[in-house]
Amino acid sequence: MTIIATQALTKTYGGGVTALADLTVEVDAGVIGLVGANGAGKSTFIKIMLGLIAPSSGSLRVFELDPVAETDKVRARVGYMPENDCLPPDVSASEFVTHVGRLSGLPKTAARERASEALRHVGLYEERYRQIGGYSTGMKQRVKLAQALVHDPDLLLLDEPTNGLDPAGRDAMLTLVHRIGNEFGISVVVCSHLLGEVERICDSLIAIEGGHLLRADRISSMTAASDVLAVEVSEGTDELASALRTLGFKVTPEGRLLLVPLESDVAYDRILQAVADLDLPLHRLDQRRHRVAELFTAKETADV
Ligand SMILES: Nc1ncnc2c1ncn2[C@@H]1O[C@H](COP(=O)(O)OP(=O)(O)OP(=O)(O)O)[C@@H](O)[C@H]1O
Repeated sequence: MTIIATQALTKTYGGGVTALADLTVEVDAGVIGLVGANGAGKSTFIKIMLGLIAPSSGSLRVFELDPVAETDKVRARVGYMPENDCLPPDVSASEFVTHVGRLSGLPKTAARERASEALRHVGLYEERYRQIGGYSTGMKQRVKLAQALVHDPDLLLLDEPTNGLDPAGRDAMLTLVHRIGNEFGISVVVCSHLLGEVERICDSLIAIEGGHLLRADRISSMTAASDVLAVEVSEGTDELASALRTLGFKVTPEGRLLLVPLESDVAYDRILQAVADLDLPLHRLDQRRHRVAELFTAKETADV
């Protein structure tokens, strides 16, 4: 089921910065990573989905709704966890999340119950009556997640949810996001400049670079088998490389591996035969998988 669809979506800010350029994409339900380096246009995309800013041209629909014309309907179905710290320090998590529930239109008792439930889901149930000002960064991030969940949305938009967290905190947050997406059946868009993080927990990725769409696809398709064979023999690597070159293969050594492009249907059998002819102990022979990082240019990969 398509939950987000854009058509030539473009956003130009005053001053002439084009944050999103002609972006056309359809996104299915699931846990979706929105990745790109700092300044790629991720937050702009999220703000348009929430109806906080309007596109300069093109269109965007969330659950077939227009966030500009049908803002309330969109916000009723979407939860938002902003990137920056935005929590009042002098109220408890319970009070704050209840308040957000009330803002979403929940009656008093229901808001209190839903707040407790959301705080339990994020692992803050025991601590919910403490003032937020005394919380660690990881706990504050989880309060932001709980307030996004309180009105029982169908879609969560998380802007850099692991920001400011140490490695253990990052792991815990990613596990939580993955669990929310998979156990609660809520779709999640996780916005991050850290490709490795989102790759771990997402079903699909939208990769953007300088406001342009690089690719939107399921992770499994992005990491499909490539047409390069990795061959490893326990000994005689150089001997095998020259034998394969004599047979006309382009061989690239990489550590203990030889990488050989599979340019024809018979290439695989010929490589195997070459190993057998030299009587070398074959350790590994498998087709390389594409890596998601290949999407980005060398400069961009250094940033993500
Ligand atoms: N209100 C604004 N006015 C002018 N330019 C803006 C505004 N907001 C964002 N930009 C610019 O638009 C581009 C995209 O910004 P955006 O915040 O969407 O990127 P991002 O991928 O979310 O980056 P980050 O991870 O740093 O938040 C950047 O060049 C940014 O400087």
